[in-house]
Amino acid sequence: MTFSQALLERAQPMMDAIMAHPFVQAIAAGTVPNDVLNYYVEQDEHYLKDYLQVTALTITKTDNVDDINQLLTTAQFVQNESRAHQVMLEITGHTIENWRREPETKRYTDHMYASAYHGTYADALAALLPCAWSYAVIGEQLVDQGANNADNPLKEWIELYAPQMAPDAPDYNAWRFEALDRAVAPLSPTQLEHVAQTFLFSLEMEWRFWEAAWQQTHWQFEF
Ligand SMILES: Cc1ncc(CN)c(N)n1
Repeated sequence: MTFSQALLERAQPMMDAIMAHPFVQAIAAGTVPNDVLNYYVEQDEHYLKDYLQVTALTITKTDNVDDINQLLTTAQFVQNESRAHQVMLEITGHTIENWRREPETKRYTDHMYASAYHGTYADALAALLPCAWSYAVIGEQLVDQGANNADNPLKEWIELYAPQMAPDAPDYNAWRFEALDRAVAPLSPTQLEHVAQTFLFSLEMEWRFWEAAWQQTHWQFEF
């Protein structure tokens, strides 16, 4: 069993919890409250900007030119995500106001930056991976369930993330896990567990990102 296969087995209960999360279930039903959508988009604007910058840092940690090109290519997907945000904003009528970065957003992006600054190349990849992987699972499963029906105002959002809607596109997540398996090859058992923890922390933060929007979590104080 490869490192990433074992990691995905450990990750499965978290992924199941993400699929069962009320926000994700409300996306499936097309019934997400407007204030939840607005909070999510405002926070995700911060997140995606940081995701691109952490990808840039990750690129500096490898000399493998194929990996550098792949990381640059996969980062391009973030451009499609402005459309994903637009779909949500068209429902609510909100325009981006650059709200404050809320606690779980900060916790997640701090983790990604720290992993890329202080960790190995494998840590940097592992911190980024749950973002693309978990959304591909969400998109795939929601389309399989028929949630992208014509009555769902979030149909386009769902289809943007569903890999089966772009069958000719390369399987970028397969590449990401393959790159992770190559990156961990020289690592010690202690370092391997560190990489696993880095990935699982990011996946936990994916759940918390949905939860923070659902609960409308804010800082306790203005400062
Ligand atoms: C928090 C978060 N995680 C993942 C994705 C999908 N790229 C996203 N837009 N936002």
